[in-house]
Amino acid sequence: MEGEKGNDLSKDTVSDKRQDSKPVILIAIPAGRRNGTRSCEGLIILHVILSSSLFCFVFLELERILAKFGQDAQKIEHSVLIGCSDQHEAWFALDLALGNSHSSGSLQKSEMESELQGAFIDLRKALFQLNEKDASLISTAQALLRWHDCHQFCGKSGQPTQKNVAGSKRVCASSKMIYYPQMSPVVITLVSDGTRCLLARQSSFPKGMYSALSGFCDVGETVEESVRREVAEEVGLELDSLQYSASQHWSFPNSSLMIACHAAVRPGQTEIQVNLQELETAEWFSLEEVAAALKKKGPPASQQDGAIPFWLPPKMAIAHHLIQEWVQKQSSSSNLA
Ligand SMILES: NC(=O)C1=CN([C@@H]2O[C@H](COP(=O)(O)OP(=O)(O)OC[C@H]3O[C@@H](n4cnc5c(N)ncnc54)[C@H](OP(=O)(O)O)[C@@H]3O)[C@@H](O)[C@H]2O)C=CC1
Ligand SMILES: [Mg+2]
Repeated sequence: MEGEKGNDLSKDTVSDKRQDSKPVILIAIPAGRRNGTRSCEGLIILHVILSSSLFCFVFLELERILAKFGQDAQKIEHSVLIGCSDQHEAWFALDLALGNSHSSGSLQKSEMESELQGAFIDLRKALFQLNEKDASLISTAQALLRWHDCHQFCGKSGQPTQKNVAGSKRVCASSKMIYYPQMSPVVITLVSDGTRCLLARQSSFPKGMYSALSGFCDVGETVEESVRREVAEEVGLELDSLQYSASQHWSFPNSSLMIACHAAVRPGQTEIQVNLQELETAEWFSLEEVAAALKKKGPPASQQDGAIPFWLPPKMAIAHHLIQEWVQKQSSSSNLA
């Protein structure tokens, strides 16, 4: 359960142990002015349950928790705006800077877990269990909080930068430079030869999982140029046509804007040359194989010989959306034939 730095909320969220069947994610969020008698202008802690009900602890509750762990309520000023509720309450996220050891300035993970009767779980795993709205909220929170953490100083003057209240930018008083949160554009492409689609594995993927081809856009490139270059670089194919499908914010390992496309190669020009520096393997898969894999939920159990059958990224990933779209298109055109 160690985060990358071992002491922040960028990787972990809290899952509730109180009801085994209903894991709960915890992030720390400040609310804007609330209607009614329980008005608060500071932080709330938001519990997101898998059934997508929200439970909020108001400002005083978070202040009490921070105080209990020897933290100043001033910490609340580090929170960032991540969205608002249907009732127009502003939602902010706060990095609790959790630590495992007794170091000053960090809250203790295990003590926090017992105080809140929850347990920290890996954010990537949590995202795949949540509904789309809650997953997007947490993904935004993590990306923004990490961006602020990595932009504490001005690249020009070397002086500290200051966050604005919402957390939408940081400013250097010395150089007057303004820094805005950034995303890297990434193209993800499902290549088809008309009857099959091309899926690949990076060595870092979980065992047996295949996905569409992906890659960061280079400075100066259009999306179309990036797609053609990435496909040529990774599998040596020249594309005949391509079509935009959808996009997604992806917070791993850093904030990316995933731009998903379908692409086609000319019939007969299907021989692939896998770039082994980028990919472990790439293969053409038939409609039947892909449709069967889409029906499986999560990684399949390993076979008797220890091999793991081929499986696809989970629903939350835009790769899943692309593959599903391709299966639907292929199925409807084969029904028409
Ligand atoms: N949501 C989804 O369904 C999917 C999301 N993804 C995401 O897409 C992203 C890109 O995919 P991937 O195929 O690995 O990309 P690439 O094929 O571009 O390969 C990654 C390499 O590109 C270089 N690179 C260039 N620009 C950047 C940048 N801005 N940030 C980081 N590395 C950069 C790095 O090389 P060097 O180390 O030499 O500097 C890095 O190792 C990943 O973050 C991945 O998580 C991928 C597939 C599915
Ligand atoms: Mg790639």
